[in-house]
Amino acid sequence: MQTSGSPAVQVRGLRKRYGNARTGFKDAVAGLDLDVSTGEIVAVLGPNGAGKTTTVEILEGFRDRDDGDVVVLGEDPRDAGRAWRARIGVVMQDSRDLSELTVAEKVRAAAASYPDPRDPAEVIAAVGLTEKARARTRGLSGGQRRRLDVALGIVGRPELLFLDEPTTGFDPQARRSFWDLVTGLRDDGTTILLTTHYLDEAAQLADRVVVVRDGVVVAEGTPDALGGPGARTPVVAWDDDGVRRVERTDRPTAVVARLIAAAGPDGEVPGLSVSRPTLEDVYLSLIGEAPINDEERGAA
Ligand SMILES: Nc1ncnc2c1ncn2[C@@H]1O[C@H](COP(=O)(O)OP(=O)(O)OP(=O)(O)O)[C@@H](O)[C@H]1O
Repeated sequence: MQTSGSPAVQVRGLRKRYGNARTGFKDAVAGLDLDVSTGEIVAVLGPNGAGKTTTVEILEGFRDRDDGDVVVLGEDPRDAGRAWRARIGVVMQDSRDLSELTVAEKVRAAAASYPDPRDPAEVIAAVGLTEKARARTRGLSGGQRRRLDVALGIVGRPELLFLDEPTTGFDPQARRSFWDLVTGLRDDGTTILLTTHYLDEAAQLADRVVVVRDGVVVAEGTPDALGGPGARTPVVAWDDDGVRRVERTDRPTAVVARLIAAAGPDGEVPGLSVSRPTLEDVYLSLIGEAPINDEERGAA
């Protein structure tokens, strides 16, 4: 077990290119640096095709790389053996499990292959599958199968857990229970590297968020600080003779007071709103997409 604060993952200059001379080449990962400290939850965000899964699969030892230095739990995944693999847990993006085995049989079989596994029944309960423990896995719903994937990923008591879009297909209640589970794992000392498209999930779980675009990291920080100090500056918006006006300001009260003073006799400012950009707004501007309510966010 590594001590808190030491690096669990260290990546420098990672490169991965797909394709060939006939079909053309694609730099899926194009010089990516990443650090994850022991005990941390890091969320990797990025649009489809940004290179997240490729990066994670290289860190898991499932994919070759073209260049760069990668150290995961003190070893290069390319050369690491069974003992190293027993220290990591993996929940991959695609569940391909269509087995005749029951949930309990699958989890027990997985537990048997680790030196210090968690109790299978407790793990099944933790992912909310107790009622399905005797069901064949091929009959599970998509969300239930995903929960089984999570059970299989954590039953070996991993020091480092990779979760690639773990809550895809979960209903809102299952997602909340999953967040509690992940927070509990972190409290037990598990380091977690998570990829997700859900900004609320990243805001809820992550100590640090890393944004990847076109195979490189374009921003990183705590969920509250991502994008730099100006990224969360409040926005005052109002209608001025049918024209939408926006002002980004650290003193929204003063702006509103000015607008009220300049308003008509009833003191009403048409269409007035004051808002603070969310993590989603900051993320969208970092990846070069206009925030959803761009008009209101103005110069974001
Ligand atoms: N096996 C492969 N062969 C060829 N190209 C691939 C392969 N796997 C991924 N790619 C390409 O590499 C790029 C990065 O893909 P990757 O799956 O790593 O992105 P991602 O950020 O995980 O995307 P998503 O959010 O959609 O899961 C994409 O352009 C993808 O089409």
